[in-house]
Amino acid sequence: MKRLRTTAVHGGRDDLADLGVHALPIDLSTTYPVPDQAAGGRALQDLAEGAAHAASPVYARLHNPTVARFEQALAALEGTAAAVAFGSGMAAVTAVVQAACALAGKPHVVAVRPLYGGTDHLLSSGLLGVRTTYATADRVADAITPDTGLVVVETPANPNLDLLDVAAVVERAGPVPVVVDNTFATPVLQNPAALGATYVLHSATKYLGGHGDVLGGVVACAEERAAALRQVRIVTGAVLHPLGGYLLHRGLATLPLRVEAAQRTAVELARRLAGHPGVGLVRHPGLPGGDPAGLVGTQMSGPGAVLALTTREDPAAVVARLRLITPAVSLGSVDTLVEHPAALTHRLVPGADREASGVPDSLLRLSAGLEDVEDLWDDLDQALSGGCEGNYIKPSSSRTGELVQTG
Ligand code: MET
Repeated sequence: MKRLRTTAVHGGRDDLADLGVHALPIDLSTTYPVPDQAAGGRALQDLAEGAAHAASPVYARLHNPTVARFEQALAALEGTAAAVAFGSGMAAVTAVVQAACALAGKPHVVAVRPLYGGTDHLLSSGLLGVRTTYATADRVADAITPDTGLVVVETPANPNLDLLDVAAVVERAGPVPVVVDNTFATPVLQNPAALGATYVLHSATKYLGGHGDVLGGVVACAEERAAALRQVRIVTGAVLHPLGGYLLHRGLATLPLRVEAAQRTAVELARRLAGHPGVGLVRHPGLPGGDPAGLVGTQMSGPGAVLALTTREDPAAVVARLRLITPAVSLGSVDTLVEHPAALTHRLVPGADREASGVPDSLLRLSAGLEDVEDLWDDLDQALSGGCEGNYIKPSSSRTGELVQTG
């Protein structure tokens, strides 16, 4: 078992030297010549029953070697036997619910808010034929019924950075499988499977890809669970495109470096924001009070690179004044992204439910990128200071040496 940074670079590449190639091969085939019809049929049967691979991939909806390489690498990072990739994070959530609830004949879900708004909406909508009970993390056991197929949690939570104790939730869930959305932490900071989670889910679009140019989802789990997820993926066609598999696999190599650098920036921005007169409260697990249960340093190796804040002024007005930071949903990209959850990512969650789960309408979410922290601070400071530059000497060419007062 190699260390994290080594696994990030070498995972899923064991056979490249034998193939005589250095970069990851991309297989764009939609169909594959079968040796003969009977052998092709056996391969199709194996894959349809959930096998990780077969004598022939048969058809790209059943299996793709480029995507399988990414899955192998991600599983190694999460410490699971297998992983199954999907065309988006929401496709991954859907497949987990279908496998744990529909396939198992248990149509009840227990979920802890807040969750990413899309997940919340999917679970609340009834679209997948499940009914959902929302519970606080300490009341999960009370919410479980004989037909509960799945417990859904996310830590750190999107968008307010609430943390929950995964091992404690797993214990309260008893025999019911628990899915942990690990998108914010990434395998660099947290391995929920080691804490007993059945499924570890990522919107791969975020940190795993890391450059804002690939949409995907992935679930790390035991082989038996992966087989059911593959069955669902084949039947529903929720596949990841091989070019996406390639980009996500390439992204893994720099994942530890990107997460560590962005995290350092988030820690510094959170500290400065907490003292800014234009800011109400700041949520980040690295701040005093941001981790009441003491999970950073135990469950998580670091506080992560996403933070949230409330502003004294209309949050939309503050965002509109930003010049460097990108006003966009998503997170985990090389550039710093900011968005207003009540307007965007969590728009489909009823306002009262958002408020009750610690997501006020005034909250902004910020995902630290890889820019120089001083440039990010300059941008935030001027936006939070009503468009006037803050109380600092801004060392730009147009304002060299000029002390600009807060408006
Ligand atoms: C369309 S909302 C964007 C999705 C993404 N999961 C986010 O939290 O930013």
